[in-house]
Amino acid sequence: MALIETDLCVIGAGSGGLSVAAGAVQMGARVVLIEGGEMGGDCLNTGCVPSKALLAAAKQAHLMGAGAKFGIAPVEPQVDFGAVHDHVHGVIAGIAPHDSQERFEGLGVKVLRGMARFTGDDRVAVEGTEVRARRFVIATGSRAMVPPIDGIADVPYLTNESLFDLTDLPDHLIIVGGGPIGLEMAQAHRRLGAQVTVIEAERALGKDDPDAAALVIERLRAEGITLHEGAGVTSVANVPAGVEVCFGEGQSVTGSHLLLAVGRVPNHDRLDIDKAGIKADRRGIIVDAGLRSSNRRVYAVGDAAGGMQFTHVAGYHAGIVIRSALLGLPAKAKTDHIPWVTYTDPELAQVGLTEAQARDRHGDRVEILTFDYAENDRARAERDTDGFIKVMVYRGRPVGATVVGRQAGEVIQLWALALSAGLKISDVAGMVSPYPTLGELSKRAAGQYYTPRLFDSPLVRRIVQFVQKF
Ligand SMILES: Cc1cc2nc3c(=O)[nH]c(=O)nc-3n(C[C@H](O)[C@H](O)[C@H](O)COP(=O)(O)OP(=O)(O)OC[C@H]3O[C@@H](n4cnc5c(N)ncnc54)[C@H](O)[C@@H]3O)c2cc1C
Ligand SMILES: NC(=O)c1ccc[n+]([C@@H]2O[C@H](COP(=O)([O-])OP(=O)(O)OC[C@H]3O[C@@H](n4cnc5c(N)ncnc54)[C@H](O)[C@@H]3O)[C@@H](O)[C@H]2O)c1
Repeated sequence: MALIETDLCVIGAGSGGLSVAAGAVQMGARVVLIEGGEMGGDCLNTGCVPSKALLAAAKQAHLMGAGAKFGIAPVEPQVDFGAVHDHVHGVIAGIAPHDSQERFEGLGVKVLRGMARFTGDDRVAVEGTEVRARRFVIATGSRAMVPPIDGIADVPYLTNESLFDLTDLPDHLIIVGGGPIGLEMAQAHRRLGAQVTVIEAERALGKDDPDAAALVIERLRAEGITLHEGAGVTSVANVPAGVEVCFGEGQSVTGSHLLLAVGRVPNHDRLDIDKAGIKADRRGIIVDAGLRSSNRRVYAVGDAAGGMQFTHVAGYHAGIVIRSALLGLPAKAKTDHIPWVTYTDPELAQVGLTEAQARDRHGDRVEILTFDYAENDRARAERDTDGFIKVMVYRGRPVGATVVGRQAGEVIQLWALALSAGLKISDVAGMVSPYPTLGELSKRAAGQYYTPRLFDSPLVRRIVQFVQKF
């Protein structure tokens, strides 16, 4: 068996692994990167990129029928789903060179292709090569969970790994799970012309603010999506018309295709981690705040680390590991300032605490500032006024923000900065925001903090009247 000795061995070339490898090699470390599937991982090949490209095509189709409010006659879109498929894969192909083996080899990374397995606490084996390293980073991501539903082994089902390979639009797509994957894909397929049913065991978008989630759900229903909440799927079976799904209290629905979107399982089960003394639970590798596992030379990042599952979190983790493993500096991963966005229309964005979490933590001392899209002139001009911003403030500083509405993912950026930099609400209120932009929503929400303090205050009135006398 060939032997490679190196400073850092990164397992998995997805969002997390690529960021660690690129950063480490450019800072002078010897880096080996091992990838068992496609370079770029889930986000590029079967996650963020294809899902957002499909949503973009669906939005285009939707807008063709939505011109009446501007005085433009609606047009029935003619969807060529094969061409939509090609668009989605064209977007992937356009980004792929950035994540490619060639680019990483050009940076000086030794790239090995194959599934890695630990063979000791300082070594892994891959396709006839043994890699010994001072430090390892497990960045092996996650895969779609297949829930233990009666009959699931006997029916054809789609996951994010197969969904984007379809070249024909499903007649009726049944989606199990009303999380971000379920709802984004529900709206994309509905707008492209499919009948769509979503079945959610608890509450759709259950990790988000319920008022904001309700607005998204209302829009999805208005667009013709059937959404059942509080209804777990009990069994599935093949029937002549496709797949029959039984759920809730004796309800059932038959569709042409079934998509599973009920969460993820980490990929560490394929790594022989016990041979390296690395502990894990069902969420992922167990790590400390510095992302170190029970084997001190091994770190875990991204979905493999068992926390929030987002590409930007994997990238953030990469920075923590580089700081710690390469520079020997203390570094801790925090979650309070991590934003997330569900890219439905309207978009739903969150950073920090939701209203319920802020009230739980700070009781009556938390102040909730809200401002509606309906009061924003840009939203009015664009006739897209459903939505609101809600900011949770504790002792003069924002501790969370929720935005639902047009481009919520852009509007939340300012609050992501405010939370990570520890800004005061006065910093946001004092910003000059260009008119007319959706960004003004943030300034106006922050301004609400001062409304009762300035405009409803007898003391302020008395001071103003006193000053005016002179
Ligand atoms: C449909 C969908 C849409 C999403 N949309 C978004 C979004 O809009 N925004 C967002 O932030 N996040 C989104 N996500 C989540 C995002 O894709 C993940 O959080 C992100 O890809 C995690 O990065 P990672 O590096 O941890 O894992 P991955 O990107 O999955 O990379 C892991 C890599 O490790 C490889 N691997 C696994 N085991 C081994 C082994 N033993 N040896 C060698 N290689 C191995 C895999 O082949 C893979 O390439 C979405 C996910 C899905 C499924
Ligand atoms: N826009 C984004 O950033 C984005 C988009 C897609 C995915 N992601 C990431 O991928 C992760 C996985 O997404 P997801 O939507 O698969 O998972 P999720 O865990 O967020 O949602 C899964 C949903 O399925 C439901 N469910 C579970 N078992 C069920 C059953 N038997 N019957 C009916 N419903 C059932 C759950 O109650 C839950 O609401 C997300 O948590 C997120 O981190 C992010």
